[in-house]
Amino acid sequence: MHMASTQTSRIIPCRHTPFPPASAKESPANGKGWAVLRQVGFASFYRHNRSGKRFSVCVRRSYAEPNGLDGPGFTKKSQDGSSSSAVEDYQKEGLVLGTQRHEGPASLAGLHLIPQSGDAKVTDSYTKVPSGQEHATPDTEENILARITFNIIFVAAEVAPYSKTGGLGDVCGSLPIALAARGHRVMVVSPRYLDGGPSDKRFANAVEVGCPTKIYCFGGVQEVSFYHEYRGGVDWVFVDHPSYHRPGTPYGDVFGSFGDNQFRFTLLCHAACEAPLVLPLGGFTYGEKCLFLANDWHAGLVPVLLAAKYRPYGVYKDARSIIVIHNLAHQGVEPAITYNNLGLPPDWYGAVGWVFPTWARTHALDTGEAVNVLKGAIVTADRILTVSQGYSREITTPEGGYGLHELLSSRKTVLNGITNGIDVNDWDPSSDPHISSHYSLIDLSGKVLCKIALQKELGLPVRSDCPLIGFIGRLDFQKGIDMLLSATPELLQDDVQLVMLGSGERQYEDWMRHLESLYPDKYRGWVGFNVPISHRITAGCDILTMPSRFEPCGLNQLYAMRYGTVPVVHRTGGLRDTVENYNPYAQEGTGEGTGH
Ligand SMILES: Nc1ncnc2c1ncn2[C@@H]1O[C@H](COP(=O)(O)OP(=O)(O)O[C@H]2O[C@H](CO)[C@@H](O)[C@H](O)[C@H]2O)[C@@H](O)[C@H]1O
Repeated sequence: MHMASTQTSRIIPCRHTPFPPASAKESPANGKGWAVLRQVGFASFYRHNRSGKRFSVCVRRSYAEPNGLDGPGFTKKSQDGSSSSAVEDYQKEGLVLGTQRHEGPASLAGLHLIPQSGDAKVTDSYTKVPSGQEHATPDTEENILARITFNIIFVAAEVAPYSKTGGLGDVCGSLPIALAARGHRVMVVSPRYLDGGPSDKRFANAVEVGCPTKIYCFGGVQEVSFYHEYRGGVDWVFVDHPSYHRPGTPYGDVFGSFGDNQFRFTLLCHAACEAPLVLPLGGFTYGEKCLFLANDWHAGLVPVLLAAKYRPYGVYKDARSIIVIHNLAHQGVEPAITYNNLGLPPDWYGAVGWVFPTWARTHALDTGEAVNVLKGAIVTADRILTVSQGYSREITTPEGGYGLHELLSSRKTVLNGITNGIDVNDWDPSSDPHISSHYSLIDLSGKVLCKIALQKELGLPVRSDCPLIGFIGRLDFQKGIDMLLSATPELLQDDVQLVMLGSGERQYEDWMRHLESLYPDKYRGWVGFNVPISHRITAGCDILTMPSRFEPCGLNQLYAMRYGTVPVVHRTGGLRDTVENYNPYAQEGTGEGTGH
């Protein structure tokens, strides 16, 4: 009884701008100000809110069908065989999830979980204000967004400043704080990495919550515990397990990737699904009405678990999930036989099962069958998000889709991109503690002092007139590092200096050391991961180069633009979206643009 009534109450109100889309047709059948907008996958209906604006409401069929919604008209059959409009029934039974949309078919700006009873039903959530104050604030988009709050659960393999190897850590360390400042209740779940060294201090303020939790996977039972720190308005939750205690990065060490990463991140995902249910943070659990933001494949099992392990038993029925793709090149692929390790029901193999194309198989008897965690997330998440709009388009092409382009194309209606932001406090040339002189974009005089200080620190000739070019990043095929290294001898024919900071593939680290020995007066290759140096390079260089083969968003070009450093980038993904090519002839010859 309870299950049936909740399943039919999944209505997603969304606001489209501009109204009405050309395809909208008024439907005489539905009455009450509703009109059928679209009926593929989601059915959308128009209605009027109290202020007379038109909103659209989407009914998700997959939830509706078990209760008798049977066709494009969404007619619901009652037990006595009579039919009624599904919308009318939903109006009676209440709304659960509201979405706020920008222009375009799949651009989701927000979600709102709405009580299932009372006056909130059917009425779009944006207009719900305390009684008697209905007209206190106008329904501007800003006001509407300010009133929508969620329980948001970030799940990520790395979170700065606790753990970071690249941009994933940056985003998952700063975006939660920005969302909490907007009034959302935000929890971040990540592993508690310890290596016995000084970096363990980063977790010093996280205290054990005391909710040991059993996780059934890999043919046995594992116990994890949770540590918690409340900082910046965010609940930082760290999953503790012996497999997170070892030297190296979150993913591997000098010998390569850890062989048990599937195990370590399976644990993370199970623990992240339990955390909102069991952890009494600030006295209260987050409960079931959550919006999960699963970041990259490491968190990709979260939407699969919600669909396969929880919802069939009535848990998390009102939760929603978004898989955020920061890098499609990594998908969490393991042999098909490892499926039984994941703690999923046997009949859910199809969600994560993956078959490689013939050309990618290793021998004649190789069937190409594999388990692909990111693929599982793509087919089970409510929304798919990438970190720039350009990248969201690129991943639907054979060149950018890493084998998943057809699947992603088939999910285009729920695929979108939102360009990453940056932490403007952490990256601020007027207060950056890592740089020698502070400056602002209005007064750049401190920048030249930063350049001189950097040249001194690197042992390069101190010359303010010589262009200083920088590179910061993981030494990885993605970053076009091989192209930059092979072009370096030619580049250094000119009167320029080049400094590169990075760690990653051994061959590139050796290549950087070799170039430094060949060009001691012009080139420095800093092998390692060093955050203060990355700030000093960003401030001290004239140009920051990013020759990435593909770049889902890229953060260094954003930091560079904030520090008055000209980004010179490959026109791809987020780089293309964020760097405006300089045109010296624009604005009556004064020029326009931010980079090249
Ligand atoms: N050796 C080193 N020492 C110090 N700091 C270093 C460093 N190497 C890298 N960093 C820092 O790590 C971050 C890297 O950011 P990128 O956006 O280039 O990330 P990455 O490719 O890892 O992330 C993926 O996720 C991010 C976030 O969504 C996307 O922007 C990106 O396109 C996608 O590939 C920057 O803060 C950079 O300064």
